[in-house]
Amino acid sequence: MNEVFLKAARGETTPYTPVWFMRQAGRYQPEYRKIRERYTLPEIVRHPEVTAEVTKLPVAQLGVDAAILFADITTPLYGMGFDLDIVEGKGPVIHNPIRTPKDLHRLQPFDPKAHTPFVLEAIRLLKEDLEVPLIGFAGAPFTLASYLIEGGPTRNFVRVKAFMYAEEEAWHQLMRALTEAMIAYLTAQVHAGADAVQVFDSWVGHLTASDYRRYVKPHMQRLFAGLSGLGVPTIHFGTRTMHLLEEMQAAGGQVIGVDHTTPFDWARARLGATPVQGNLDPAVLFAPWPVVEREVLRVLEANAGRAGHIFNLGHGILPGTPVETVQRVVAFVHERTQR
Ligand SMILES: Cc1c2[nH]c(c1CCC(=O)O)Cc1[nH]c(c(CCC(=O)O)c1C)Cc1[nH]c(c(CCC(=O)O)c1C)Cc1[nH]c(c(C)c1CCC(=O)O)C2
Repeated sequence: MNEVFLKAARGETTPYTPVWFMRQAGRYQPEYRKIRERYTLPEIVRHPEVTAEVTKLPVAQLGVDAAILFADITTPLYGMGFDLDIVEGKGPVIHNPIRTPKDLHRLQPFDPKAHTPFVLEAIRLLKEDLEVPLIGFAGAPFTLASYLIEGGPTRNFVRVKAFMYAEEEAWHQLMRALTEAMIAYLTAQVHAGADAVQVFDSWVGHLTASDYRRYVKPHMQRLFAGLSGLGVPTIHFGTRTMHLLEEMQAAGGQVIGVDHTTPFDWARARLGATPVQGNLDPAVLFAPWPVVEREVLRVLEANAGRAGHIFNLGHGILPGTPVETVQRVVAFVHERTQR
């Protein structure tokens, strides 16, 4: 197996900087769109052989140094008592959201083997022939809670924050339940063969640092403590987290994911020896090649040759991104970072 990604995640020196992309399997690929004509996203996830095929698409097409299991952060929520759909161009919509503390009675304990056997089977299938490490993943409790309380995507996070402030005890109860569920889910993924795991706290950057410390951080500490015995690298990712980066680092994760709104050299200076992942703006992939090259070099120069850099975008690949540009970025990073 190509170990470059795992070495960088452990902060070790690598022959070149490894690359993978969040949402590297998705609608920007004609091959994925073709599969999506036959299956919805939850249907893909429920068919391990289709999941394996979709997960492998970008590895063959782009030459990336890691695969990420194809699933969604909402995948475990069905088993926890929620009725939801993923609406194209919008995101997850929960038909029975949590609006009052009484709604917490609906929360079912999550059992990975009973509720997501297809995910574990897909990992086992992938491990048979994948030549790069496989990243498992889960949503972080705050990001999951934001969907469960808002009922879907939101711009201002008013409902989730109102619940958090007004119903602090119920909030912590919900966060504890989600934390334990995600520990069980990620543990099962690693036991099935995942070589690393990423925790997506995509929307946590909408909180102030003091709210993060009070309402989220203890749960993230518990989450990463619960993963610490697994022996695989853990990646802790969020967007718009410049003000939270050190709090997130203290909460846990061997690697900190940095989005494109945080200057990479600043993140490097703040985080010390902790390995980092990021942080090209996904929109740059729509630019003419000389601009893409300039921006990729900017990230590499901000890293200044230090070990423990995993090249990625600041957030997921957007639909409509030219596949050819993504391929060129992988080759360019590999070539420019040879040592
Ligand atoms: C917030 C979040 C979600 N899902 C996820 C997050 C955290 C990462 C992030 O911050 O982007 C995580 C996720 N979702 C998906 C993956 C697959 C692995 C990969 O990165 O390649 C991963 C890691 C598949 C997917 N999940 C989804 C798609 C869209 C494509 C489709 O409908 O086929 C994919 C490839 C649907 C989804 N699911 C979600 C959203 C916002 C959307 C997009 C809705 C849209 O724009 O149509 C919730």
